[in-house]
Amino acid sequence: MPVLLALDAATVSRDGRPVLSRLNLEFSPGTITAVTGANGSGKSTLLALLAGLLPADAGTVRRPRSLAFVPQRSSASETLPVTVADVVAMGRWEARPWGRMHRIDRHLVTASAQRMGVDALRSRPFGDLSGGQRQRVLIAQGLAQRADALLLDEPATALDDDGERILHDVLLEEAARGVTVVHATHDAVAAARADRWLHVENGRVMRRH
Ligand SMILES: Nc1ncnc2c1ncn2[C@@H]1O[C@H](COP(=O)(O)OP(=O)(O)OP(=O)(O)O)[C@@H](O)[C@H]1O
Repeated sequence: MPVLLALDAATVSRDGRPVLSRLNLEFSPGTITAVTGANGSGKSTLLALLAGLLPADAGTVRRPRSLAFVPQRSSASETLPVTVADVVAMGRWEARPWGRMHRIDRHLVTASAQRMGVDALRSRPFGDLSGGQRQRVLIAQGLAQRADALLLDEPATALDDDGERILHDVLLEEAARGVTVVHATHDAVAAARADRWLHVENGRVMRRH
């Protein structure tokens, strides 16, 4: 399998302090990697580094042509007057930087919202939703991107049992399509089910399986 997402001796800092040092990691297409670790250990930092939201102080990051990042929460969408449909449709912006959505884009937006069980909420203001509903919408936005890599920062945190089941199936479906999936989680059961389980501790990333 070709490796499209990888870190080569990558170091990343926050507020001038290194959080993760000299990481060498490869993420293969069609696989699911789970990342665990205590609060503040550096899971979000690792995902932000992979997604290109934080620069590497040293080393390099290799990324596929397209990458979707699902944040823990989106404060911008919470304060802007946008509907659920708008937020999911933002997932198509990178593919359509000059505007008009085509039929395929509208299909992907609807299909992603349906997959996450939020299609009935499409006209509601995003800021009015519950935490779990928002999380489902942000995951739908990530799915709508149809990117080569899907990175999710603790996507299950606010989900109910039904949402967790959907998420589990969705990650399997995406990996089966050849997507490189990486998700941070506090759920050891979910981590154990992944193809690979990485654990972040004391600035290092260890492989659990
Ligand atoms: N915006 C920020 N500015 C400065 N330092 C930060 C910022 N975000 C995180 N940090 C620091 O980076 C380190 C790693 O934090 P990170 O958010 O990556 O941890 P995490 O494993 O994702 O934690 P959690 O389980 O609580 O989400 C911590 O020491 C934290 O204080």
